[in-house]
Amino acid sequence: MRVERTPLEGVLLFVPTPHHDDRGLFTRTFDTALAEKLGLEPFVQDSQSRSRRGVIRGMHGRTGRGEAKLVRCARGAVYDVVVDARPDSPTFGQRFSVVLDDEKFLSLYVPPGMLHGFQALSEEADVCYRIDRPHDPAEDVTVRYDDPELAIPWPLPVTVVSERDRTAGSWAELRARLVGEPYPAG
Ligand SMILES: Cc1cn([C@H]2C[C@H](O)[C@@H](COP(=O)(O)OP(=O)(O)O[C@H]3O[C@@H](C)C(=O)[C@@H](O)[C@H]3O)O2)c(=O)[nH]c1=O
Repeated sequence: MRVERTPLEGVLLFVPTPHHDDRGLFTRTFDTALAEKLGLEPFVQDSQSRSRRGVIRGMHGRTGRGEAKLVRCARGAVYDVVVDARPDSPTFGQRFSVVLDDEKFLSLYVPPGMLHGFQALSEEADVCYRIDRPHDPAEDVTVRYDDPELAIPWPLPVTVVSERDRTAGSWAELRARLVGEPYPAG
């Protein structure tokens, strides 16, 4: 498995080598030794969600120390997006997107302090992700998936989003809070 950097500091892509034969395929999906070598905190929770085509989940973050995530698509395909919400980062406010699917089996490492979301591109898509702190809904942060400033180019028409995501605040609002400025400005 090799590791590729992305334009966002600390956001990494793990690229495995799937082996195909008459039975189907085999792929490695995680390598603890490699994660340790990169200095990643150990993961403590492994989760899976299933989404129908067009569904968007996001954009989700976490207050305080935040949480690191390792995201992959075990079935189907998703358009996956991260936004840098670390005020001290040179790429603060920028986004990176990548298709995760069940052919290349890329895993995206998302460090603490980012917003994360995805749209299901296949009829159904199973997303599996590890996090390095147990889930705590009291620390949920949500920003609109259709925020005008973020302007994420979701590939498909949006079918279903959760109540939480539909009623989320704007990136401008969260950004003001992160950098300690009043919102609305002035
Ligand atoms: C995320 C999570 C949810 N839940 C519960 C809460 C709720 O009843 C149900 C669905 O939760 P949500 O609507 O928050 O699920 P979802 O919208 O899929 O949330 C996920 O979105 C993607 C984009 C991420 O990056 C994840 O970190 C996570 O925020 O599952 C847990 O019990 N443990 C968990 O770790």
